[in-house]
Amino acid sequence: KEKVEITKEQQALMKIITDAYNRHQIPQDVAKKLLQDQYSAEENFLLLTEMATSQVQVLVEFTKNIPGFLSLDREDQIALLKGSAVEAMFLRSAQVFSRKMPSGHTEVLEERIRKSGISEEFITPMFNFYKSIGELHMVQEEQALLTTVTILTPDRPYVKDQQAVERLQETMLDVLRKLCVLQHPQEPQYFARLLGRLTELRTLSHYHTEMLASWRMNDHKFTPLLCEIWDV
Ligand SMILES: Cc1ccccc1NC(=O)[C@H](C1CCCCC1)n1c(-c2ccc(Cl)cc2)nc2cc(F)c(F)cc21
Repeated sequence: KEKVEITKEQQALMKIITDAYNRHQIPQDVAKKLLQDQYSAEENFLLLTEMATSQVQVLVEFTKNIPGFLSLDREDQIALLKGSAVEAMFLRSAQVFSRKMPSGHTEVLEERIRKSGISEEFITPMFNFYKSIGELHMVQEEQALLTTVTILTPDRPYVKDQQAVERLQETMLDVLRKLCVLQHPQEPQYFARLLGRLTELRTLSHYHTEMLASWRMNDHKFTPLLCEIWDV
């Protein structure tokens, strides 16, 4: 049984990333809003575009705290942000949905999201992903590192120096792997399951353009930033 040990440097890296991840979260809590009131499809769509726009802004701030990210080629930094923004949004949504809530709240939240305006065909794959993330019971360090690993995906479109991104991602994957072994000793497959979620996340994110276009309302308006990031 090999002794898994997180080094001092890895400990420091994990602290930087987890603190930044917790600092750069969206101020207003959308789950609370959705639990308070039922909104029309138009109001929900506006709420989504506002949430997604501010989420991109906090994502940019968060990446500035990933050691090594600012040393990457400038255009590659943009390519990584653009390439991971939708996945980061769904990952964040899944983490919000999986948060421990007073009994009955998750069911209400699920109902509100089902009725928010999203077309039927996307509801099941989206909630399957949310529930599979919930089953992992990730600690906040794992959530922060998983988002970081998602951002540092070397094979995003237009990334020129993929090796440089790969080296950074591998550094993060090594810490995440050790953390998983230490946090979930009974589950040697936990790390592999965690990475398997990233495949599900990428698949779900492929639908996002259709999910938005099929939102049950006419005339979908987006912010300029979302037009940039969401290819809409
Ligand atoms: C939570 C967050 C943080 C940052 C950025 C975005 C968001 N996401 C949102 O605001 C939207 C709202 C928006 C308002 C309508 C209902 C869903 N949202 C989505 C979602 C559904 C479909 C698509 Cl296409 C995208 C996202 N899944 C959610 C799960 C949750 F538990 C939750 F509380 C909100 C969730």
